[in-house]
Amino acid sequence: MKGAWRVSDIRSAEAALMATLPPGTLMKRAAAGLTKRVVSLLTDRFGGVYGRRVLLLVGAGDNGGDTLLAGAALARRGAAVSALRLADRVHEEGWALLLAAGGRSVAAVPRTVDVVLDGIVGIGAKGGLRANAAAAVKSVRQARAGDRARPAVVAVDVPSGVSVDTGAVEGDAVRADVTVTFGAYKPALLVGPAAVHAGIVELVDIGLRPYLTGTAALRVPERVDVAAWWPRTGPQDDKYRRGVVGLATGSADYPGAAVLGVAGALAGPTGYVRYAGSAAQAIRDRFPTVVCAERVGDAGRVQAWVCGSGLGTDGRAQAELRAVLAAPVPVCLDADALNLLVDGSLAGQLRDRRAPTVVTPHDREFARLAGADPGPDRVESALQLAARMNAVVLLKGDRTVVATPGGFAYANPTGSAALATAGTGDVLAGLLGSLLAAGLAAELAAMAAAYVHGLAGRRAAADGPPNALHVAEALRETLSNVIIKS
Ligand SMILES: NC(=O)C1=CN([C@@H]2O[C@H](COP(=O)(O)OP(=O)(O)OC[C@H]3O[C@@H](n4cnc5c(N)ncnc54)[C@H](OP(=O)(O)O)[C@@H]3O)[C@@H](O)[C@H]2O)[C@@H](O)CC1
Ligand SMILES: Nc1ncnc2c1ncn2[C@@H]1O[C@H](COP(=O)(O)OP(=O)(O)O)[C@@H](O)[C@H]1O
Repeated sequence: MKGAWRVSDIRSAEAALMATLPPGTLMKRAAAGLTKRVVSLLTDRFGGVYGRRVLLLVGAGDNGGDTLLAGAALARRGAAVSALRLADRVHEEGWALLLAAGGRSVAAVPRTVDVVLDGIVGIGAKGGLRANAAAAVKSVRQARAGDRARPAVVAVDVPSGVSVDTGAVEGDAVRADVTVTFGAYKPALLVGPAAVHAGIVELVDIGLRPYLTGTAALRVPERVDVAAWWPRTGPQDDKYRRGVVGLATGSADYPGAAVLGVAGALAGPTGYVRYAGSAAQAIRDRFPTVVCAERVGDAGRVQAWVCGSGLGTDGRAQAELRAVLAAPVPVCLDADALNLLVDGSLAGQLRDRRAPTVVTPHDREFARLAGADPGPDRVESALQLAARMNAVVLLKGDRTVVATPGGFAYANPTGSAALATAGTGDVLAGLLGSLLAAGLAAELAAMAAAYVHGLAGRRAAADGPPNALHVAEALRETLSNVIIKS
């Protein structure tokens, strides 16, 4: 699992590590990692470094220093390196090294440039890009490389212009193809709109990890984590032991939401799926293995409930939600179940629950529940709502965030815009419910479901624009690749 750390934690770790090393060591390590990545990029795209045009965008701080040191190393390998100073003062030693290696100072972005190194600002950034930096970034977008395509942009540590601790992007910011980051991931590389600006993120180990003593601000699971969490079937299992998931979803008006949720649940690890609601006939027709009832109270025992998608908000829906909340098992609340929570009449019942609750709002549902939009700091907003509701919050989006009442946050790296189509949230809720019923801890169930759902969206999109049923159908193959073959 990747952990992302706040700037203050990185600064403390850096100070502790630097105290053990000769001055300048960390910058040399950072620059060496950066140089290596730029060399491989130039070699892959142009066949080598010699004669390639490299532009350095150089700001006032150590981020500019890293960039100048890497530029000097590239110049020594025969690259034509030019540097555009965007501050009155720049890292003096780095500047001298660059000039000594044959690099030159330029007053504007050249028209032809193969690779741009963004060393305007790193973790010391305050606010958005300043006017001269923003103008340079704009000119870079108009430049062309030797092969007439766009120059490659490599961000040094973080793309300049993003908010490092939150992932917000308020104004103009560098759009990188690759970000070479030092010592630790930063939240902006993994969450929020900034993550898109970062492109492919590569971490250079500079020896910082043992000195990072606080809690990671954010964790990002990898495939091996999800594979390890996923409940497996053993020889002692039967259909009940694998867990029974119940869905109280859909209605006469919205039977489709029930169908999609059940399709998601059937792809999960449980051995048995029950359905309770007025879309029972639609479920029986489509899924002969699902056992149906009209009401939650008549459905029989389950190890987790999913409630809300397409349920409606009438008296019957409210009674069903109350029955679900009263069950001493984990529940996943989505869509109309969230709308039913907004007036606060169920707040007490929700807070008093002993078994875990997961809520899965998109931004508009979040705004109704929390009283305000998630805003630029999606992780902090999700954490606050999780604490207030005593529930795991899965805040949907391009990088879905999962936050726990205990203050842990995760971001899902597999999101795909292909999922921005009606009903995919219902599929997600069903899958998540199945993981809860199989006994996975609520936050891991939420993360694992989002991870696999994102991959299924990508898989489904490979055959053409998918709808939610395609995403549900893609879950099985995705699980076979990710979970079973791992
Ligand atoms: N931490 C580590 O472990 C390691 C860190 N390393 C590297 O150091 C970097 C951090 O360096 P840093 O502290 O010097 O800050 P940095 O990001 O260069 O910017 C500060 C300068 O920028 C300016 N400035 C501020 N805001 C601005 C804006 N919006 N737009 C434009 N300019 C703005 C501000 O100038 P002023 O406001 O004074 O004009 C200030 O002088 C880090 O990201 C990594 O690359 C590695 O070498 C080794 C290990
Ligand atoms: N632009 C996007 N990029 C990636 N994922 C997205 C995007 N837009 C929506 N999604 C995902 O699609 C799903 C939509 O869920 P939701 O809004 O509840 O849909 P519905 O209620 O129609 O089922 C969520 O998993 C969300 O994270």
